[in-house]
Amino acid sequence: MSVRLWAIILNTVSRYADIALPVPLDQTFTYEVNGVVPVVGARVLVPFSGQRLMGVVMRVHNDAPEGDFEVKPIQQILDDVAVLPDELIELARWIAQYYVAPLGEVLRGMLPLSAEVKRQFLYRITETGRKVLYEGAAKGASRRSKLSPEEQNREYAVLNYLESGEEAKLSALRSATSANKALLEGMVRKKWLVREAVAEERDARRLEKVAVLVEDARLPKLNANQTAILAELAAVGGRMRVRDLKETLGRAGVPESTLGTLVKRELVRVEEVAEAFHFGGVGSYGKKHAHEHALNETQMEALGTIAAAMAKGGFAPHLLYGVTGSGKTAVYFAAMRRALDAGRSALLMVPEIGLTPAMTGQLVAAFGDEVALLHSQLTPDERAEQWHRIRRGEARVVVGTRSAVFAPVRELGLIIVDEEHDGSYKQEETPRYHGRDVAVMRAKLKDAVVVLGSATPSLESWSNAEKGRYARIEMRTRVANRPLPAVELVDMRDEFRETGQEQIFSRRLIEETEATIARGEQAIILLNRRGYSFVVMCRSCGEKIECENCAISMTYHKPVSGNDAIAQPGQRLECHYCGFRRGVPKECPKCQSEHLYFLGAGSQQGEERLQEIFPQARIGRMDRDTVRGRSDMERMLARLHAGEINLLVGTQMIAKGHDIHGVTLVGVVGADFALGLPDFRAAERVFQLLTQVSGRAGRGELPGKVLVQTYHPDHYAVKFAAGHDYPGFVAKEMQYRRWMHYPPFGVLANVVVQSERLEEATGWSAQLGRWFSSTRLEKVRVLGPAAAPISRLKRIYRYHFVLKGESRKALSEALRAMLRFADAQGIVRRNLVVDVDALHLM
Ligand SMILES: Nc1ncnc2c1ncn2[C@@H]1O[C@H](COP(=O)(O)OP(=O)(O)OP(=O)(O)O)[C@@H](O)[C@H]1O
Ligand SMILES: [Zn+2]
Repeated sequence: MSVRLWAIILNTVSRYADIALPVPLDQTFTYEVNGVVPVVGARVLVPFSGQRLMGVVMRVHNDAPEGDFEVKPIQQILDDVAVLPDELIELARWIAQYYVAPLGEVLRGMLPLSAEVKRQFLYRITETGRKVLYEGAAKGASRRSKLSPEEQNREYAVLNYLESGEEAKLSALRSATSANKALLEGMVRKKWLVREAVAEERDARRLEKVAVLVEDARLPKLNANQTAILAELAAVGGRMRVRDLKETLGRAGVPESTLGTLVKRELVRVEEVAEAFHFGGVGSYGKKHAHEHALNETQMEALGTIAAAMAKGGFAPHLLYGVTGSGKTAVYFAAMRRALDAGRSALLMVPEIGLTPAMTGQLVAAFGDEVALLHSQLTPDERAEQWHRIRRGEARVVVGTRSAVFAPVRELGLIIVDEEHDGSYKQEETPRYHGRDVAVMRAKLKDAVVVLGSATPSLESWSNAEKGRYARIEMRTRVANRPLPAVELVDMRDEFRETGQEQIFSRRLIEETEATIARGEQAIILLNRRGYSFVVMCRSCGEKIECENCAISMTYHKPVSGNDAIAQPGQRLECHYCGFRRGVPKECPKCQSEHLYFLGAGSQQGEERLQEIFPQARIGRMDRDTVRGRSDMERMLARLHAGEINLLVGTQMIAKGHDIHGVTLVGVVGADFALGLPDFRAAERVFQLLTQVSGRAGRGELPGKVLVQTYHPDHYAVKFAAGHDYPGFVAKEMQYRRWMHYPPFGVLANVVVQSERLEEATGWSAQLGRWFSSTRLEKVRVLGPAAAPISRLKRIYRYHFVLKGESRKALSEALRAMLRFADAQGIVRRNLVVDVDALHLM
């Protein structure tokens, strides 16, 4: 008998399937097979506490579940082949284990296919509902009801419509009875109706419209709106998604119909492209692309090491430590090309695609339609489409942010993690995985080569290299013998003594900026807080105005005058954690004094001051208020590359991998503020930020200079950054970590106990605290409970524990034991956040 037939027979006898569901419970759930046996790795729909959920089949078997409960049948099988390859299921199991996360929640993050399953609500009448209908018909509208007679009539219309007992869709009810969702939900609460959520599969493929500037078109007379569109398109290299373009136009007040006019006049054409795939314009600006340079000796050596590992085969992790401007990108591209030539695929991970559009442009130029992009700005449809292209093997170069590590790449040969130190690789919700570490694990499961690249490697990766777990590749010089910029520290305590004034910008920085602009060069200034002032304080009682939902100072945003291309709301206080906004009070909410004052300069204030000091400068600002998406970023970078902006102020966004050759001066304002935060990674973060932002200077023909304004000129993070001395910094920082048993010495987890009710948060954390102190945990030290540094966030009170383990195994076991105890005590799992390898203890 053939193997296949056997498989069919064996399958037909399987009566049960274990399904991983996206719920915060550390287990799979057993369902009865309903006719066809699903394959492991397929998606199914199953009933789960009144809803239909999509889950992934983990096992099919014949072991009747123990215990006294009804095993429900699977409702629908969505795939007849495994939607996730074995390799990814194995990776999911590892993540669930390592990060102490529910498997179903891990799998949900791996499957970007929600677009294919549309949720629908179905309503059905209940017995109670029928009774109400008949009684109501006899008595008429009730005066005791809180609802108006019209609303009551609408309710009867709904009951009437559903009387036959058949289910009806929300949309059908809405058009038949003009009931809205709120009314129907009210009826569900009264138990007149039941609601069921169902999922329907649909086709994810979709075309997207892209506006393309028609080249060589003769320009007739244009009105201002038409010119605005053409300028917008030209600024981003001639192509833009119609969707993005419309959004930008909307903000600038240009009517959408103008685009139609331009199409009619054959100045713009609209193309349909199969997916989010129309870059290519950005990134060149007359410079050579990374892949067009002949590699220099250092780059060749780095490539040689990676290529040799690929040729040899097998798992081979590398740390590529290359200073800013050493030409790492060209090495990545060359290595990816080698992988393709060997018939394998390559995955390139980047922190945030929107922030480095140049990278995407260069990739498309180098690899054409072999590239697939995965990032957070894709719509669900686009993401699903990219996912399928990768799965079918049509796209062998995959570029994406954190979750791209789950791309169903075939024949994976190489993974590159660019800026491996970047905090955005850590997911700050369940499953709280670190994309870089998962990348290493994925390479291991697949016998692939992985390269972690950075000018400021994380201490974890550096330590792995020191221990010989990762091979280290170094690129210690910039390309073309360009020097690293000279860094000068400006002691702001002296500045205050000498000038008697608290100023945002020191005299040195003003002087150098002026000279830079006068020479026709460009300057960028980092002011790492957005908004105008980040503290509003009362002079009489000392109270700071805090967010209503969070224990966080509110930031003052000034209204924007003039017709800024990006319309901004008016004067307000805003919480940067939960987004809560309020007007600016006239008096202190606590003591009613009128003497409120505004402290701490953000980027908005920085820009205003620079405008006063340098009225002639062409100033641009880059922060979350002015750059919301990729197209904003592209436009801003295009203006920088073209020299249209010669003075840029912004938050850490300006420090991210940009390669703008005209920038010769970098100023840093207030970045050492973060040294005072209660976080063991504070020094590392400040060092990284200073080094990365300094690295933006002097990347072209002319050498660069950096001025760092600081109140901590003697702090080692500041001093080593000024000396471009990464090894020196690491040596010192490692000492501190060793003393304090912080990573990379031992392993760490942060456990947050949270609740909207203060007494629950305190009660539960006390309960867990008692359990920790009465339980002998091997090789794990527990700190806490303590109020979390941010003690209230989005209306939720937060207490926390920090667990430091001598080994991974000891830490995992302690966490699991704690969760079992919490479960037995009735502490709901959602109220406990377990963050393994936490980046923040805030
Ligand atoms: N062999 C080469 N000769 C000359 N220029 C080169 C060479 N290789 C790369 N470049 C150019 O050097 C510049 C810096 O390269 P790249 O952006 O890759 O640096 P990087 O190492 O990624 O730096 P960072 O860490 O700051 O992002 C780019 O403009 C790139 O085009
Ligand atoms: Zn808030």
